[in-house]
Amino acid sequence: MRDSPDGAGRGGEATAHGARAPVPDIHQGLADVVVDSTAIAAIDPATQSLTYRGYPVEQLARQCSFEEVAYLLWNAELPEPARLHRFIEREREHRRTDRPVNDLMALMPQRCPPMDVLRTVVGFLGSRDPDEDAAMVDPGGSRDAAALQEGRQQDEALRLMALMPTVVAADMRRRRGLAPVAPDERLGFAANFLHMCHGEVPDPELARAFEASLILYGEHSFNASAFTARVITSTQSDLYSAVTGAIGALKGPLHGGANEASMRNLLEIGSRERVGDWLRGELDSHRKVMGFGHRVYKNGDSRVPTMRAALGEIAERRGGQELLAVYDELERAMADATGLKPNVDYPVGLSYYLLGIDIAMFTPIFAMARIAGWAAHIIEQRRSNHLIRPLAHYEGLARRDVPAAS
Ligand SMILES: CC(=O)SCCNC(=O)CCNC(=O)[C@H](O)C(C)(C)COP(=O)(O)OP(=O)(O)OC[C@H]1O[C@@H](n2cnc3c(N)ncnc32)[C@H](O)[C@@H]1OP(=O)(O)O
Ligand SMILES: O=C([O-])CC(=O)C(=O)O
Repeated sequence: MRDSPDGAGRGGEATAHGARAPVPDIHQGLADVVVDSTAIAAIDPATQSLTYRGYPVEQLARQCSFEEVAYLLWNAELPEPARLHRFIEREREHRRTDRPVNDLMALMPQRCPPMDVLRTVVGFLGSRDPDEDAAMVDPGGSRDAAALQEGRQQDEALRLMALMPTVVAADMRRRRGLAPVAPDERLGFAANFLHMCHGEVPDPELARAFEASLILYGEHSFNASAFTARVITSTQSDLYSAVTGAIGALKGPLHGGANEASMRNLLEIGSRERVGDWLRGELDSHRKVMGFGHRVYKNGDSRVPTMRAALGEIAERRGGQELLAVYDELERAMADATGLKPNVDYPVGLSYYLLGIDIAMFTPIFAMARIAGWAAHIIEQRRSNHLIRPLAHYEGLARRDVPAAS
């Protein structure tokens, strides 16, 4: 059945006469609703598979750099060496923040969530980007204009992708009372981020494990933040507005914020022996255990095996065996008690913790990886745009008249 137009038509008329409108099929949370097509990523929950532009994500995580995957998401093909070289060069050129951005960050209170800093900086960058207005111009059906616009959007996205790690790392150091570390143009996207966090070139194996997390975080079809970006883009708004909104959507603990919450849980539990009592307490209080469950995967998240292997490597090098035992026990106890499996945020949380990253920075790191997917969605939405505007079933008060003034 079609939804009734909100507050009008069948629904409005019925309520106006005091009777309740018949309730149409309502898809709260848009669960199981297919709202559009996409050629970016495919999720198959039955086989626990996730592909980006046809390539299995576990192969991309093993064989590619994050930069190659971002290029793939935006261009539908893996780059040839010369194109990759140029892409990497441009990414490295745009990593440095300038004085106004540094000043803006210094104005943000230390106790505000780092996602708020990132969201504010991205919004600010939008107001200064020379291509922003151009990107908003409707190409009006001309192929050349559309191609030009798409090129500009990719440039904007690349500049944002280059800057976000610098902002996140500087914000982490600021909260620790440390000066920022300048980006190192000799290092790739992942290794440079760890370098900017800790002030030293990372162990290549650890940098590789971290890079795998960025690739796994890069894109996930019509998730809440990508959909937010698409809704904003559908009004012909600009890329920065779409990304700012997407950061806001990602921040919540039911989405990206779960990586931080799940790490806090592991620390609160503290030891393997306490897992059972802790979990009973959570479930008896009807609290959700962050890092478990998923809207699409009901049988396990396709990214978890790859990320669990990366976590194992990190724990081996960084000595996290006790926390890893708590991690494994909680996973086992959750499966026993609820049947729920971990989602990607669960192994990522502990991985980042063992890499010496502050918990409050976990979701901003998710954002600096997901910019790759968001930009792909923004470009795809623009290519065949329809204003996104669903309907609602009105269930408020019946029509009535404003009392006459006394
Ligand atoms: C990268 C990502 O964004 S992955 C997702 C990250 N988010 C989290 O880890 C947050 C914790 N998980 C959740 O809240 C959910 O599993 C979601 C929001 C991710 C998906 O949930 P949905 O498909 O909408 O299912 P919903 O939230 O309705 O849950 C269905 C049932 O399972 C229960 N449930 C789902 N997840 C959990 C959980 N993590 N802990 C405990 N119970 C849970 C719900 O309480 C509900 O039980 P009920 O039917 O008795 O009320
Ligand atoms: O797809 C979702 O709903 C959430 C998710 O796993 C992601 O965005 O990576």
